[in-house]
Amino acid sequence: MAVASSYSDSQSTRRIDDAEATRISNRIDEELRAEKELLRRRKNQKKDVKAPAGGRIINILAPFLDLFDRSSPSPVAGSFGVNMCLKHGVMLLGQAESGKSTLQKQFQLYYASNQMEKERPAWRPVVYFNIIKAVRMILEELDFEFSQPAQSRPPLGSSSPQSSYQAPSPQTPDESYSPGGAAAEINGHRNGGGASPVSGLASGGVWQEDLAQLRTKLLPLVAVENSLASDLNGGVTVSGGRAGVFVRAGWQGAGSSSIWPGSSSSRGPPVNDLVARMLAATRDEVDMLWNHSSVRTLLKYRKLRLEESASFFLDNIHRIAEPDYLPSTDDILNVRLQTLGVKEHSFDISLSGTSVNWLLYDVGGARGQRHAWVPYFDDATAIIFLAPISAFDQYLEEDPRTNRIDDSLQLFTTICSNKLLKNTHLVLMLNKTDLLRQKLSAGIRVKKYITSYGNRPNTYEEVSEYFRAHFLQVHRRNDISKRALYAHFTSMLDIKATQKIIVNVGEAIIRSYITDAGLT
Ligand SMILES: Nc1nc2c(ncn2[C@@H]2O[C@H](COP(=O)(O)OP(=O)(O)OP(=O)(O)O)[C@@H](O)[C@H]2O)c(=O)[nH]1
Ligand SMILES: [Mg+2]
Repeated sequence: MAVASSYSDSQSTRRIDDAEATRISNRIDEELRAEKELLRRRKNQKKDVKAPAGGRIINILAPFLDLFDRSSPSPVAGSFGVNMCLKHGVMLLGQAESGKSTLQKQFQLYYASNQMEKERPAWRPVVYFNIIKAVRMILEELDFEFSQPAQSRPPLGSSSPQSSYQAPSPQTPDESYSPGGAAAEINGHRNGGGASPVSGLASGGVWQEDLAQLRTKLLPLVAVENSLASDLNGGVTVSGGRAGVFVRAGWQGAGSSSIWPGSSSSRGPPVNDLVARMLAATRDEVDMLWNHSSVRTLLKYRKLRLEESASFFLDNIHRIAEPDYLPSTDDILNVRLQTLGVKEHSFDISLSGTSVNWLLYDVGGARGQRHAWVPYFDDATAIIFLAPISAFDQYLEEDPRTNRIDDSLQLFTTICSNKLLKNTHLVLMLNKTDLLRQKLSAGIRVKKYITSYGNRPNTYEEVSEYFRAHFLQVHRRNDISKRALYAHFTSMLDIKATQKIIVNVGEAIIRSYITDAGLT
């Protein structure tokens, strides 16, 4: 797939990307060899099943005899006379922000909703963190815009900025996209340079009066971002990217009261209460900033690029700033919390009276995180690969020259051709279809970013099918064991639709076992 040359001079970038893909693939092979012995031992431990009583070990496939054929009970199951638990490792793979952790939350919601209930209060500071980060990014962008040398055109006025503002040149529709009022990219790299329709904001370091007042009131809130992140992160701050802080996944696993030792509050550490009070005190200012016409202008012309869920949280600022705020399920699904490393989640699923233990491995998807996946490959019985097909106009945060769809295709190639994964079942989720629809209906043209798309119609049906065909082709050409590929279009924020898919995928994977074992 050819990506547009605005960010990547396609030939040279392609060579760099190919070299990178080969390097990653070689490193994976190397690590595999080195860890083979260790993996074999882990495999024996994990893929076998321990009977709860008696301590004897049986093979994972044996109980499937019993699972789908109640007329002839498994002799193995019968001999134990207890409910057995099958272990089943599912890895969620894909680039950063593809929706892996959101899918994990959907699994949790479906199979362990009580667990999610318990964790609900612990999401509160993360929601705060998402809001404060968005406010900080808005102020930073305004700071940047206002620091530009004053133009001949007057800056936006405070009372009716848009009336005094004229865009200097007609914009193509895709330069003025903003989903749900917010821009759609986390990368934070500013759009190009030179003359822009928002250059009217430039004022040689002088802020508009009303925005300056808002900033003064909001700076104390922004100042607690790092300590909040540090608290969430157990005191560890990992720097990188425009955001400056990342938060380790798994913080919520032990239940909110034990996350922060010494804190008796079920809502988290003391800083959390402080942040809640600060947010309550500044909610009007946050709202005014978010709805300020200058901010809207920056969003419209994509000079300001926030995280995808920022608009959701900022639109809900008054609800979230309530003193007794408890995150809703939608809030939890919308939260952005980058995963570092690999986080294991365990769900017990009952199928025809037999308990199946799904071990879900949720991994960090950024390039610097991918080496950590390797030790888990040998434990995986299925891979769910997530590719956000709305990302055709976005670039990797860790490599701004690489188009995100291109990266997904490369990564999928590596996964399909990886020897250690040759026996795993493969499920592809073409995710973020809701955002894809929004972008296309806002007039963003695929051709501008993916030149090979050419003059095909810019409709959801055509575009989604085009991307699907590319992923299927990658699979056809590279799949090491010619496995079946289950492909789904998904929108991870849609609870009903996603849960249907979760059930279908689970059943399909288990059926495949039966077929593989010649049990049908
Ligand atoms: N609109 C929309 N947003 C989504 C969808 N799936 C995930 N998101 C949002 O995208 C953001 C990133 O999702 P995550 O699940 O954290 O991504 P990830 O793949 O786990 O990312 P890493 O942990 O960095 O590898 C979150 O704010 C989610 O709410 C989707 O289908 N539609
Ligand atoms: Mg994640």
